[in-house]
Amino acid sequence: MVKICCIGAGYVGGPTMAVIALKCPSVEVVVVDISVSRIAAWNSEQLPIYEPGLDDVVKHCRGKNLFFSTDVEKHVAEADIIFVSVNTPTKTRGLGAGKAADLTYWESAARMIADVSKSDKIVVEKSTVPVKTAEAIEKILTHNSKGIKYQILSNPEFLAEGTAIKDLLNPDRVLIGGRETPEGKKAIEALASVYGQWVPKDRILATNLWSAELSKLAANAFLAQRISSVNAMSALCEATGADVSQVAHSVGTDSRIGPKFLNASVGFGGSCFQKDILNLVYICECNGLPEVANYWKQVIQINDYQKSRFVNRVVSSMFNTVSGKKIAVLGFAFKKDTGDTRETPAIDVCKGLLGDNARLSIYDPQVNEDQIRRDLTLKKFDWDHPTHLQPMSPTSLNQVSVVWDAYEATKDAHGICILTEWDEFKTLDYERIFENMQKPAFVFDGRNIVNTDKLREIGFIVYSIGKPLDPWLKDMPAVA
Ligand SMILES: NC(=O)c1ccc[n+]([C@@H]2O[C@H](COP(=O)([O-])OP(=O)(O)OC[C@H]3O[C@@H](n4cnc5c(N)ncnc54)[C@H](O)[C@@H]3O)[C@@H](O)[C@H]2O)c1
Ligand SMILES: O=c1ccn([C@@H]2O[C@H](COP(=O)(O)OP(=O)(O)O[C@H]3O[C@H](CO)[C@@H](O)[C@H](O)[C@H]3O)[C@@H](O)[C@H]2O)c(=O)[nH]1
Repeated sequence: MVKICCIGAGYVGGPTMAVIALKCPSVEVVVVDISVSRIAAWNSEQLPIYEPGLDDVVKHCRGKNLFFSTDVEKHVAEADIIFVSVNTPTKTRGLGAGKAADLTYWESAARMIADVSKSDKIVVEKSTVPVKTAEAIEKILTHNSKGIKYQILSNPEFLAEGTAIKDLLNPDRVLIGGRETPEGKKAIEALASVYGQWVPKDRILATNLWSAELSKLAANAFLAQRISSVNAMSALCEATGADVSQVAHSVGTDSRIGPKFLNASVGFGGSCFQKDILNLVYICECNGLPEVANYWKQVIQINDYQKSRFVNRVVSSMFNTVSGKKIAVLGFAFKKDTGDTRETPAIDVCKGLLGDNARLSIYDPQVNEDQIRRDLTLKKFDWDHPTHLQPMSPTSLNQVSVVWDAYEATKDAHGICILTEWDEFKTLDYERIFENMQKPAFVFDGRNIVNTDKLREIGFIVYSIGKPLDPWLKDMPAVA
């Protein structure tokens, strides 16, 4: 029986290994982690992450050919194929701080593999890493090899949160990079035969190691660039009276461009886009390509601009001050159908409003109070470390309350900011909400999900990203 061990039981390791176990009943899959609480949660009824369909897959396989354990060394020693799916945060200090990937967790996993291995291994990079990381790992492993042979493969993950199970069951492609030697090709084949149990052959792409590593960063950069492009257009739409949804639709019907990832928003969030682009920027700089680095940096700059532009709109619309005013924040997750808040635009928007002394009442159907308070007090990039290594006891935020109902959040509020596109926000009883708010009552829709005309009929002053402006807002330019 082939034995797979995955180091890192997070958003990638957990779902990916669960699907491999589901589709390959003859493979034993063990997911290991240094976080005791995470592993306990994977072994409980309440899984540590919310992902549609994940519960069913885990319950189907757990205890049969899928196991979660903190006994990292034992399972690594026993495995034939080891996936490494640990955190690769942005460095916060030293060389490359604020840009480069911090490979501390990666390196410690690699050293541990070298320490405990007694048989030949295929080591698979699942984490998103800088180009040429495989070479560094190879060096660590071979310099400590005790005669054991290692093949390193790059197999980046393209799943998106909220659709992880769907993406894993039916991926656009599975990318496997390896050495172009007979041993390297054999290792690629071994991993391809695992995915081949359910992924059509023509969707399994084999490349060299560096192409696979770079393709992951490139794919995220291209996706994020589309969002920044449409968000840049949204500012111009507001200035000219064009409607960003109409522009995006017209542009996206060109088959060379395509319709996906053209939704204007308050900004992209999530654990990957910003981190991976910063990483790409740093690699370009290290390779003497400042022009290329600056090109990609601009994608992040527009994203930051979009978030601060939104805050400025809120403040300027409300007579240039939100001091002491109650603002309801609907949605905190970085997108719908996930409880994940990593790099969510809600953090920057809330911090911006708190900076202007607003009182916030926050509601998200999947994010709890503790998480929101941590997010609003953690330092930039600190979130991307194993939970038990993050700073404890965040300072209290008196101006923030977290409630479990949109009606409670909006009661007596002066304005509403919609920051996540949860379906339930589309069907709220906005007449009831309007009745219970201070007047004039404002809605700032950062996701373009509400029916602007209907809300205006009710009496709201409505701002929707990239849409023709309410006459009220036209007279109040949002200058930083
Ligand atoms: N989240 C996504 O949607 C996504 C998608 C594609 C790629 N990625 C990449 O995959 C990697 C993992 O991301 P994630 O979202 O799953 O992170 P995560 O923080 O959810 O999970 C990482 C896990 O690794 C564990 N860990 C860290 N060091 C360890 C060690 N030495 N031994 C054992 N366990 C260790 C942590 O405790 C944590 O549970 C990152 O490189 C990320 O960029 C993420
Ligand atoms: O038209 C769009 C599409 C997305 N977003 C926002 O962009 C962010 C990222 O969304 P999405 O890409 O759907 O989620 P992620 O889970 O971050 O997935 C991305 O990042 C992963 C980690 O690398 C990759 O594996 C995926 O392929 C890639 O889509 C979210 O805040 C979305 O709200 C927009 O604002 N407009």
